[in-house]
Amino acid sequence: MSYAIKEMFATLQGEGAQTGRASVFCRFAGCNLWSGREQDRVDAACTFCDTDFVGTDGEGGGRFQTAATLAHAIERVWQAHAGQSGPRYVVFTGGEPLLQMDAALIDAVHSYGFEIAVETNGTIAAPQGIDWICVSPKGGQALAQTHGNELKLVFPQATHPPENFSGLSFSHFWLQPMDGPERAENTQAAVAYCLAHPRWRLSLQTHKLIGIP
Ligand SMILES: C[S@@+](CC[C@H](N)C(=O)[O-])C[C@H]1O[C@@H](n2cnc3c(N)ncnc32)[C@H](O)[C@@H]1O
Ligand SMILES: Nc1nc2[nH]cc(C(=O)O)c2c(=O)[nH]1
Ligand code: SF4
Ligand SMILES: [Mg+2]
Repeated sequence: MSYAIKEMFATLQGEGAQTGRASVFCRFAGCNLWSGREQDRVDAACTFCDTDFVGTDGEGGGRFQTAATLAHAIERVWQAHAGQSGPRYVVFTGGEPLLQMDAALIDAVHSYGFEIAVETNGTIAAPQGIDWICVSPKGGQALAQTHGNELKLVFPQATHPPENFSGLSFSHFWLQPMDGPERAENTQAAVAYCLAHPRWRLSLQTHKLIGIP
């Protein structure tokens, strides 16, 4: 199968337990919870998305016909920044990466020595072989992926209180303040929740704070 990629770039992971880690970000086009068009946002299952994932026209984007060609492109982005240095790390995000990720891609990227992370809304079960799974539940949607490395809940979401997730099988539980016009209030509310519920920790979108992609 072919893969539709919005953009691909090197940066530091800005969120969650891998914050600060050198990464290639590979952003898939398309999502199952929003079309990506502003006029559809109010009626979407996920209404607060901070990302443009429509089309394949971003930096390093395109349509890749095979897993091998996409893996090679990821390898070239890594090489351009880190050369032969490791550990190599790629974050598949989107859009919703689990609409397109498959065994062929996972194998091809592993063959270049990458650890593979995914950022997913959790509505589609992950294929075998992903090394770091971050699930971020959205807008009352049921979870198909109920275990992983970290659960990162954008906060607050009326339909999705943290209590609904704290019993699931994850190693880290994060509250990430919802960005938008109420980011400051949402951050204070997340701080208060974490203070009262120590299983949860605060995840700031550090890349936005320092102005990197
Ligand atoms: C753009 S999403 C793409 C991956 C996947 N579709 C998902 O929702 O997890 C990447 C990360 O950004 C988070 N995110 C999206 N919009 C946000 C916002 N307005 N404020 C804070 N985090 C946000 C998501 O929850 C997710 O953890
Ligand atoms: N630096 C950086 N870290 C991120 N962590 C998750 C992101 C995403 O959009 O999936 C993201 C992103 O867009 N940039
Ligand atoms: S599920 Fe993820 S990519 Fe899709 S609209 Fe929501 S935040 Fe954006
Ligand atoms: Mg982002």
